[in-house]
Amino acid sequence: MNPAVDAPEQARQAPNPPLLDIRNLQVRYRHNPDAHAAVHDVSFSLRRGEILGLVGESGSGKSTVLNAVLRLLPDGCRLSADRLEFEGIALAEQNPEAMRALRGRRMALVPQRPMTSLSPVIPLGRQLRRLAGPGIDDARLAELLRQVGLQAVAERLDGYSFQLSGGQLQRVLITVSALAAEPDLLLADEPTTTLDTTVQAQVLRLLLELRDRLGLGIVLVSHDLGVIAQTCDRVGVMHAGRIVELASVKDLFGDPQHPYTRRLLASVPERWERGRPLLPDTHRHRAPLRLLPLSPTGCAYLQRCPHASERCGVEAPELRPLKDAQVRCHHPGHAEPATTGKAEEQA
Ligand SMILES: Nc1ncnc2c1ncn2[C@@H]1O[C@H](COP(=O)(O)OP(=O)(O)OP(=O)(O)O)[C@@H](O)[C@H]1O
Repeated sequence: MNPAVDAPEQARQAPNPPLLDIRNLQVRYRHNPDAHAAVHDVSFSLRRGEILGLVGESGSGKSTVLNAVLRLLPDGCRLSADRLEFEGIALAEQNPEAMRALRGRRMALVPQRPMTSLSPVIPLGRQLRRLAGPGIDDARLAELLRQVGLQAVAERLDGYSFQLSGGQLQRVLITVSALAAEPDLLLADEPTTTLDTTVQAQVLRLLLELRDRLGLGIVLVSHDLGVIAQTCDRVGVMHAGRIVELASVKDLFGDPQHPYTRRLLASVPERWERGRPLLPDTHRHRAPLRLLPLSPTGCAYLQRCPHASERCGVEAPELRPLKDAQVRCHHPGHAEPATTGKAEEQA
């Protein structure tokens, strides 16, 4: 059976599948197979026209999820999933040729560092034509760039990438990936990290405009809760390779349920009050938690959690529905500990 031939057939057989459907995704890097999986039991789906944010601290597995979808994980990496489907196409079953055909055409990646994505010695137009695919010449490229307000770049396609600012280059890459190739799914990995706030806003506006115009589904990875709040419909909060909370932007920011989500929100500088610790639960609650039985089968957030119980030490919580969200916690919805917290009272 040739998966490259069978992919469209699989898609036809699945009636109105979500654009992206992921169930129980696990990824383990080769260099350390006995350690915790880099991604563990990640499940979410994405509809057309929807923007899903993935947020979490460095190393929580956000980029690994995107690379698993694109099948761009390094050799020897172990990937398994109960389901890893793009429009009903089982991605894990596609051969490299079929994946190459999907990437860049139907699924596009917006890179974190636009400057390193293009060569500084090859004219911009030539590189963008290659990225955009067959049938796109300089005139069409210039037209697309003008459509999103990048007139100056449209007139300089014979120039070089280093002649553009980081923000211009990121908008050029997003425009060419989305408008020229017309993918169905855009995976954006920290697309605004290297940009200042004004330029960041331009890039986010462009993403929203393209979503509205083309009905793209977008997965947006970001450390920045402000970016997530301005752009996304739903958010998955990642910790230690797991999604610990999956909720609408409104619910997540208005009524966070997982202690880690609460900690993330509390660490946003705008919410920081003078005299209040930036990460309230990291140090304050360490002393009583040492009394808990530690077990590799327990909750991955145990050591840092102000609400951890004996159960959390022995039984890993599953992602379960709670109100309109899904939460991976035995004790969801606890209020943020007061400045004189449990740790101090018990110490
Ligand atoms: N190529 C690799 N080989 C081995 N381990 C890796 C590799 N890439 C990532 N990891 C490990 O996998 C885990 C998840 O990394 P990942 O880059 O997905 O996290 P992230 O949330 O995207 O982090 P960041 O926000 O810093 O990009 C980390 O422990 C990381 O060290």
